[in-house]
Amino acid sequence: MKIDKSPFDSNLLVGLDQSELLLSKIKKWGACLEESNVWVPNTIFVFAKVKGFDVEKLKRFLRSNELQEHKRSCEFELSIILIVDNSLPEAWSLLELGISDVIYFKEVNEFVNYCKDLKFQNSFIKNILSSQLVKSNLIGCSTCWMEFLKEIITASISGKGNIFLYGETGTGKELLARFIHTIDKVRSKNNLVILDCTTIIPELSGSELFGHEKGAFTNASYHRDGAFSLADGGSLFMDEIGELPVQLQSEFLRVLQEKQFKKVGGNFYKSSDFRLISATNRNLIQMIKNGSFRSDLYFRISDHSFKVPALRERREDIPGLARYFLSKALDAPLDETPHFDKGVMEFLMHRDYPGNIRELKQLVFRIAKNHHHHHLVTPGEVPLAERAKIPKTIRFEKEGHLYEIMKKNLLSGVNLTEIKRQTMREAIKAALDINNQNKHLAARSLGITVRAIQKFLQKENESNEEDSKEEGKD
Ligand SMILES: Nc1ncnc2c1ncn2[C@@H]1O[C@H](COP(=O)(O)OP(=O)(O)OP(=O)(O)O)[C@@H](O)[C@H]1O
Repeated sequence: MKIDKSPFDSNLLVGLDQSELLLSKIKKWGACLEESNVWVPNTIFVFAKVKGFDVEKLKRFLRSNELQEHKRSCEFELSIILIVDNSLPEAWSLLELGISDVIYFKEVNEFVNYCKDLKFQNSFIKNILSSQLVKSNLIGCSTCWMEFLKEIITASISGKGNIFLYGETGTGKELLARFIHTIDKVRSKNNLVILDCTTIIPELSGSELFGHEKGAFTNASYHRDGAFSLADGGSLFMDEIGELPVQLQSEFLRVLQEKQFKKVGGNFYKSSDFRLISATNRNLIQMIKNGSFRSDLYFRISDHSFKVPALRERREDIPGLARYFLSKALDAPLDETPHFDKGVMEFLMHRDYPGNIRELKQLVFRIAKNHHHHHLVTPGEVPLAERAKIPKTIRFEKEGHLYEIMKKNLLSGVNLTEIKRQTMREAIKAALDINNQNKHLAARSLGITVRAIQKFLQKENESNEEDSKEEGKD
């Protein structure tokens, strides 16, 4: 088996006996990543026969400096999957050492087919991610969003199982439901039926869900197909599924289980085969606990369950999203859309968005209304009512960052007086830096007097001098 060439493009299959050669290759790949023509695998399959399997050798390989160094620097993504021909008791301990998975194959052919599927799946996912469909509709390039999309695509293209999306309001659940339907090769040929569960009234909505026969009730002068019928062969998106009235939950569960239902006033069962995509911003687990949502229905609807990230978890995507919405608001092509001035972008980046992407969209649309044909969107164009929302509390890149710093300091014996002094010093330094060392402007942004700054700096200098005298004595 050769090491340079892979039969499966991005994957590499090597025998465990080649691990030393592999280590030197890993080093080489790490060193020449800049060269675009160098082939680098993203998954390495290590092949071993269970009989005579040398666990120690594999452990040595996993603990080797080259591999550890590679993992630390994370220059390229690499997962190592162990392929064995039978069940292996050490599998769990190998996972702890960094193997991504252990897969059993009785025959080589089985493995070859697996790789072909994987290759097909990987290239399919890559194609979708770089497609116009994603680039022009599902904006975002943060790692968090890309990983999330990959998982969504994997579940969608499998064609099997119902998909459940949960997350805060305005995170893009409906947009994702449409996307899931579109990339589902089989179902996209048929309808996507959208049902908003907040509008369902148990006594009146039977016909909307199940349809009705002519004459089923007083005003039923013609027969009507309901959502379950219309979605046959396609997808049914039930938005806000947490709002589905309890009375209808058991009937709906039966439809999902048996793929059959009766129209209102009908005598025969009609079959319907659809993929259910449902979404909610409510906590269904809590609703199950308090009896307002059936747990058996929950398990039926969530073969694949995804938490859609909130905008605050993917702040890096704000610039891209904001420019995208601006292009929509101004009805201009993206490359001709004005950029945001640095100050406006800072404002957009640091603001809170309880309504997530919807709120950002609405804000950008309001800014666009004030925009006057200039190549930059300027701070004066941000509506007055919005400016007040600039947060006055300290912001840290990572939540809990300040807490961690405090904990570390307190554990090493630093008390509150010292913490206050150091915080004050850093704040004054920062205020002077951003105001070109102008003490008056620095004092204004700190909300203290110039005298207070001078006093503090003087005190600092004195204590520094004392410290250096002490050091001199030592
Ligand atoms: N990644 C994205 N790229 C571009 N637009 C997006 C993205 N995500 C959401 N949007 C836009 O944000 C708005 C809100 O999205 P959507 O209605 O899908 O959210 P939701 O999670 O279903 O909200 P709710 O829970 O309130 O029903 C829509 O106008 C949608 O087009």
